[in-house]
Amino acid sequence: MQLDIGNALDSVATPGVSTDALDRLDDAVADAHETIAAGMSNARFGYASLNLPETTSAAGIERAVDSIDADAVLTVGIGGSALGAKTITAALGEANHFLLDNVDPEATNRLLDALDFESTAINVVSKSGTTAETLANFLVVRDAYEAAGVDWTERTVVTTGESGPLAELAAEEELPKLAVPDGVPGRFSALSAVGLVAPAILGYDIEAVLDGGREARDSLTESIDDCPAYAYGALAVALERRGVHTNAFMPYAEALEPFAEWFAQLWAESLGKDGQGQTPARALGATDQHSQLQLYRAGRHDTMVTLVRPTARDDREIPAVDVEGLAYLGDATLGDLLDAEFEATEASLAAADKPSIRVELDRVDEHGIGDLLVSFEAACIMAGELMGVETFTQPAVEWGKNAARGLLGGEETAEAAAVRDKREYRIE
Ligand SMILES: O=P(O)(O)OC[C@H]1O[C@H](O)[C@H](O)[C@@H](O)[C@@H]1O
Repeated sequence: MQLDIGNALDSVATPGVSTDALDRLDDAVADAHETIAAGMSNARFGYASLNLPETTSAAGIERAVDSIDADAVLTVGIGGSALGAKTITAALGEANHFLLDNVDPEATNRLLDALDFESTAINVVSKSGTTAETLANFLVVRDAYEAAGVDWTERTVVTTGESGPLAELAAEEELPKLAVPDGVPGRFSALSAVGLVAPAILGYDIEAVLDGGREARDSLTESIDDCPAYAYGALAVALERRGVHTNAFMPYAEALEPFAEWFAQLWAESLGKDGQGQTPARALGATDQHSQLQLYRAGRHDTMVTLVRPTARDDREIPAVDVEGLAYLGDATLGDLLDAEFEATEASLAAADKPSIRVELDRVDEHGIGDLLVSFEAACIMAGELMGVETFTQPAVEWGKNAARGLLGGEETAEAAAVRDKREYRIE
């Protein structure tokens, strides 16, 4: 991953970061790097995530899914237990990866009505093994396979912790079971079985994904001058301190649209703490140039735009046409047009004094997505260190989980009581 932070400097943007501030930031980054490196070598909770490119065995995952013969995969999980797999397969252009990462009955009915169960493997993922949405969806899916006379036990892989209800279900049915690695929070687990089972079943080179992750991990050095991942995290924090509370993440590649979704969870759940944290906004280039860009250029000076693009991609010529006003398209490809739009958007933000950061990867492929995932995890961990927050916990999310469980199960939790105490002021 490469970075260009020129348009986040105070000579371009308001707010922006001065070169003096960058020097001061560099000292803080060096200290934080020491903490991160020590955390990695002691495999401390959270920091162990950055070791996954080394500790995950691609061969082990491939062995576990070897008996499964499928053309499609249905992943049942939510949050960090779904978005890694979705991000990786989308980056690889896979159309046959389906997800149940919500409990909307209408969407579930539609998806299950359309699936060919015979050729679809079930990939159930839950670190805790207790998440209501995932367990409910798994029970629904099993039931649908049974109703169609298809043996789900022959095509199901479970990834979960040592114990818990999902581990028990897997043991009861003797399903292949992979572990969520120790010390790795869900949103940092893409480069483990959590994110790699689906692409492995679909026949992708998951070792190459890990390879990309290794490259990112090896590029973590103590100075932002030669570490793009840390530079991104540090710049985002410096901008947030100067009032940049929104981070609009805008890849110029459809295959990276789910990456923006994955980034949103990573950034929000890791850094939204103690009254701090940037709000991640999801955008797609060039499509959202024709909608959200109005706000990012002409709205408040509280947003940075992260512009992401591959520097190489497959391309397609735009056919020439003999119509005045369209001649300029004639010599171009769709890729040329997308690149021109990328650069035009970047310049248009700078002309409006709005900060942006350019992120480039060589190509959206196995290696590229592995690199991006680990680079942004490292960026997030660096940001968390600089902000002084507990990057690897999510107490605010747990509150809602407890409330829902209390309401459904009739348990008397404080959270469920708070839901019942809701103040009403209806307007009909
Ligand atoms: O993997 P699970 O235990 O099922 O958890 C799935 C998701 O649930 C929670 O809401 C957490 O906040 C997420 O970080 C997690 O990824």
